[in-house]
This record gives sequence, structure tokens and C-alpha cells, in this order.
Amino acid sequence: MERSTIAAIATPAAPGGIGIVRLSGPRAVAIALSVFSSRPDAAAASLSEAGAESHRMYHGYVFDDDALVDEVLLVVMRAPRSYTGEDVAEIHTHGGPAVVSAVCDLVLRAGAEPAAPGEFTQRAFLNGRIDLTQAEAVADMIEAASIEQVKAAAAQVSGEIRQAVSGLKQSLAGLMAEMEAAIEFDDQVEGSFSPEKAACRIETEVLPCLQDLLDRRRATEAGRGATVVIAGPPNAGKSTLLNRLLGTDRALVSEIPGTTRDLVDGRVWVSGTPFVFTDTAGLRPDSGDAVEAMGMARARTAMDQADLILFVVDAAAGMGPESGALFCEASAKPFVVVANKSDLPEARGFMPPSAWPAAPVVHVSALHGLGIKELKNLLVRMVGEQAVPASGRAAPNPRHRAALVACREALVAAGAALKNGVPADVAVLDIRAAVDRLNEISGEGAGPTVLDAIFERFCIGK
Ligand SMILES: Nc1nc2c(c(=O)[nH]1)N(C=O)[C@@H](CNc1ccc(C(=O)N[C@@H](CCC(=O)O)C(=O)O)cc1)CN2
Ligand SMILES: Nc1nc2c(ncn2[C@@H]2O[C@H](COP(=O)(O)OP(=O)(O)OP(=O)(O)O)[C@@H](O)[C@H]2O)c(=O)[nH]1
Ligand SMILES: [Mg+2]
Repeated sequence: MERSTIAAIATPAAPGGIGIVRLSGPRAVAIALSVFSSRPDAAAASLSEAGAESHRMYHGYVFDDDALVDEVLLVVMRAPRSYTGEDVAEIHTHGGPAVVSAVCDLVLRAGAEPAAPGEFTQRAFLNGRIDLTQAEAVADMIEAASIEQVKAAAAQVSGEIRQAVSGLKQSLAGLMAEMEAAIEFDDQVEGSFSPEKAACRIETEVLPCLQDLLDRRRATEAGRGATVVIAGPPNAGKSTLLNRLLGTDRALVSEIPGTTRDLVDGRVWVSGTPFVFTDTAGLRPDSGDAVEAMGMARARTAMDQADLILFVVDAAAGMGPESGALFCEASAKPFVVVANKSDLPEARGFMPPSAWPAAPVVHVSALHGLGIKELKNLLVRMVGEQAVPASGRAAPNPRHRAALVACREALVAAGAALKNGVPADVAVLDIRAAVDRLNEISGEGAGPTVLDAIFERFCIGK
């Protein structure tokens, strides 16, 4: 049965540097070439299907009839040397949502069918390029929020769980072969099969490997990162610091104290560790402004929920006595004093009074970007000290774990049966049940409901 040729946008639906339209299936190359020309002045296909080499990038243009749509790069990957194991073609356009969807529409019009979520990876699985644990790891990679999770997903994509499971299957297949031979030649051959030895192999070879796999934990806690709240008196430069840390112009900045009222946050990865930074309203004794008071209440709630507080002060202005009370509030959490505006001469030599709670002090200029690297390094160190170490190795997910536990039960039952003199043709059923559970993990003979549940998790274009 010939499979259809599918197409989808493989990149997010947001402005970016590059957007990719991906095709897979027997007509992938022909369809991609039908909208592609290597010359800017002619819509006629100038690269032949046979002439397009595998794994080579071609520069050219996409046309909609005679109208130029975009200057692009095209790559063809021939079956079976591709992600899906089928012919694959990719058109790399400029990364605007309008241009990427225009190019996707063109290939759909030229005969491709829209891909379902996860269908590229599903085809890689159905074509035997990857097993189910590797397909799941592709989804884990997309969802990974820390470098630890990235490394564990990469290990699993490369087959770490697949190999462990297939090692277990091989041991059990050897054992089953011996038992089946013993069953068949029961009367002729004597003493070639020992139930005690078989039980011993299960206990000393198979179960420890299985337990080793079950003992591996996923890196969910470690490298989870931290929620960092930026707090302090008004006008200290908190919003300027947020913008500097995120590298975008996220929050309003002005020289008027009390500019920020709502919480403003953004996520950023520092050395692979995820951080959510939250900017807050400046804290000061009641100014009589009801809205500002609501903002300050939100700031305090955010501080309560923070993993870590950056207490920003205007080092050039120094700290009034009212800052002392704020300082004590912040010190309920791990906190860092950010002495801002260190570009100004008045900020030189700034230190918080020694009577106030001790904390690391980092001198920065949020406006000019001075000291930001040192601040980020300190944050990564502080968060790293709170985190549980992770192995970066692949570890079973809950689906694998359930199957491994059931497999262990079946093997314990088989071991007991063999030791208690249960006939081999009965004991072998437990071992077969154990193998079935392992096959479930790798996806051999997995039914459509299991597969649907797994590939539903994916986004379109993956
Ligand atoms: N542009 C682009 N980037 C991507 C992907 C993709 O499909 N397209 N990937 C997908 O999600 C990931 C990479 N995965 C891939 C896996 C296998 C092959 C491949 O062509 N394998 C052949 C050839 C190997 C070789 O010649 O060295 C093979 O294994 O036979 C390509 C990408 C991440 N980056
Ligand atoms: N010289 C200098 N000025 C800065 C620096 N950081 C911020 N400023 C200025 O200080 C003023 C206040 O900055 P904001 O970032 O709005 O201060 P804020 O702490 O968010 O203030 P509120 O939202 O009112 O609490 C602005 O005029 C900034 O340009 C700095 O590092 N050096
Ligand atoms: Mg502000």
C-alpha cells in the first residue's frame, strides 16, 4: 500500500528567522520541485527530480504561478535516509507566518495532504526507523525546559531505553527457546533443561537489569529553574533590569516613581537553566494612591511565592531608613542585593548598612548592561545549589514504568513456578507475558489506541 505524501509547517507560527515547510512521502520531491525554481526570473522548475541530490541544500525561489513568493533553500532527503524513512523535502523560507503558510498552501494545492499532529514521527515509527520510546523522546525534547531534560531526551532519542529493553527481551527470548525445546523433546532429551538454573537466570541476570532501569529517575526536579522576583523601592531600575535580563523591551520604564503597577514577567534560559523573572511595583510607605497600593500588594504576594528575590536599589541615591524594613521583608527568601546605576559616580563604593540582613551584593548598571553577566552567574550558582542532581541519562516515563512493573511481576511468578516444579509449558506462559509487556514499551504490536494516545501529544509538523 502506497502511503500519501504529507506536508506541514514544521516551525512555530510566529515571526522568526526561518520557517520550514516539510513534506514526506513518495511524491515529496516532485511536489516540492513543482513550486521551486533555482532561477529568480522563471517559475518553471529548473531542478529535475532525478537531479536533486540527497542531503544537499539548493538555493532558489518559490513561485505562485508567475508571482515570486520568497527566496528559499530546498533540501531533499531520499528514502530510507531521512527522518521518516520516506522521501522528505523541506523548503526553508523567511520566518514570517504569512510567507510560511503561503508556501505550505502551495504544496497542498500541488497535491500534498495536510499532516496530522506527530504524523512525521509516527511515520518514522511505522517505517521502523525508531521505536516508540524514541518517538516519545522526540516529544520530550520539544517540551524540555532545562538542559538536564534536554540531555535525557537526547539519550532516549538515540536509543538508550530501546537498547535496555531489547537487551531484556533477548535474555528472555533465549530462556524461552530453551524451555520450548524442553517442552517439545520432553521424552527424548534428558537433563538439558534445568528449571532451577532457569529460575536462577531470571533472578540474577534479568531482574537486576530491569530494576536498574526502574531505578532511573526523570530529571523533573533538577534543573527546573527558578522564579525570581525583582523587588525594591520605586525608581531603582527594576523594570530596566527585567528588560536587560530578558533581552527585550518588556516593561515600561520612566523616571517617574511608581511606573510599574502590575506584575510583568518573562522566561529566559541562562546557561541552560530556565528562569522566570517577575518585575513588581516599587515598594514604599503608603503614598495614598489606591492603585499603587494594589500594585504593592501584588508585589508582596509575588515575593512570598518566589524562589529567589533580587532586591534592587538605586546605589547612586543611597538607601533611606525605610529601605531597612523592605530589606528585612526580602530577606525571608534567598535574596541578592542588586546595587543598580553603578554607572553614576555617586554609586561608587555603595554597600548596604552592615546592621541589615547579610546578602550577596552585585553592582550593575541595568541601563548600560554592566555587571549583568556576574549577576546571571550568581543566579545559576544559587539555583544550582538548591537543585537535586540529575543524571542526564534516559529514564523510563510513566507508561514504560507501568509496563516494567508488570513485567517484573510476571518474571517473579515465572521464577516461583520454575522452582516449585510447575511444568515448563505452564511456566513459559509467565515469561511470554513478561515479553509482551516489554514489546508494549517499544511499540511492537501496539494497537491504534496506544499509538493515537502517544502521537496526540505532538504538535503539527513534528
Ligand atoms: N531541518 C531539519 N532540522 C531537523 C530535523 C528535520 O527533520 N529537519 N529533525 C527532525 O525532526 C531533527 C534531526 N533529525 C534527523 C534525523 C535523521 C535525518 C536523516 O536524514 N537521517 C539519515 C541520513 C543520515 C546521514 O546521512 O548522516 C539516516 O539516518 O539514514 C535527518 C534529521 C532536528 N533538526
Ligand atoms: N543611570 C542609570 N539610570 C538607570 C539605570 N537603571 C534605570 N535607570 C533609570 O532609572 C529610572 C527608573 O527606572 P525604572 O526601570 O522604571 O525603575 P523601576 O524600579 O521599575 O521603577 P517603578 O516601576 O516606578 O518602581 C529610569 O529613568 C531609568 O532610565 C542605570 O543602571 N543607570
Ligand atoms: Mg518599574
